[in-house]
Amino acid sequence: MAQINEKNRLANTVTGFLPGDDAVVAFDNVSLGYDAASEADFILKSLSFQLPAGSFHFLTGPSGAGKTSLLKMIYLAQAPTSGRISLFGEAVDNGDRAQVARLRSKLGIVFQEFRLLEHLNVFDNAALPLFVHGQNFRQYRDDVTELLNWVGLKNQLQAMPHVLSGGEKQRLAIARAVVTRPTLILADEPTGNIDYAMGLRIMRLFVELNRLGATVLIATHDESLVRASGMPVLELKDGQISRRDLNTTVGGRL
Ligand SMILES: Nc1ncnc2c1ncn2[C@@H]1O[C@H](COP(=O)(O)OP(=O)(O)OP(=O)(O)O)[C@@H](O)[C@H]1O
Repeated sequence: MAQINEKNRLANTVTGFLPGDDAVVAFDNVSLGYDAASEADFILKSLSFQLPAGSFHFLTGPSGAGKTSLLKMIYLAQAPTSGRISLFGEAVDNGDRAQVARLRSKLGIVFQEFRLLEHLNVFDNAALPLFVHGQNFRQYRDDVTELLNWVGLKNQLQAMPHVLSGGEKQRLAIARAVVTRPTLILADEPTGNIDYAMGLRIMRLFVELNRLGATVLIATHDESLVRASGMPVLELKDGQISRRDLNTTVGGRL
């Protein structure tokens, strides 16, 4: 089995993931198996890769390939079965609650299932992370309003989540995830409920945040948006990760 691990590790290395000091995310020989699965049945097998600071990647792969599982490990909701993960240059210990909380405060996460607070209106849902960070209404009013305008929710600032459509909820979840200008943005199918034009607009928001310095990783099935962006792709398949570079793809750039 050690030989298999070494083979996977080399395969990942040759796909272009070279170690660097500026890695925001670094996986070193990371495997994940649920429910005491035997090593052959692991979802993710001996992954070694890095996301350099300021990079932008899509994460693709067939349904069940492990995209959400990989994101969960990065946002520290799931410990790997073996291997080591570093975030912002720090080796992660999932049992260290203080470290987990500190590292998570640098992340902006768009969850597949939105996780909005039903008793707060649109504005307050989006502003919540800033409120929790101790900012007051005067400080964040304009920023939050502008962001909600960008995601097309400026006429629904007072609306409660239960009256929003699926796409509107998703856009609100995106606004809330990026409102603190996080260092690392992770998004799980952020355009799954959104039409193509709004999807492009949302992708432009991620690209703009990336230009401002955020490292971005977006799991998606939406090949047309991936192609339109021209950004590099990490593909999960059969427990392995590989890189697809779309820089030469014909098509629009966001
Ligand atoms: N908590 C869990 N316990 C057991 N198995 C799980 C758990 N979470 C995910 N799985 C399994 O792990 C595999 C990968 O799931 P995951 O959700 O990471 O894939 P995905 O690539 O995000 O899929 P999709 O594109 O359909 O969202 C699936 O077979 C899933 O059933």
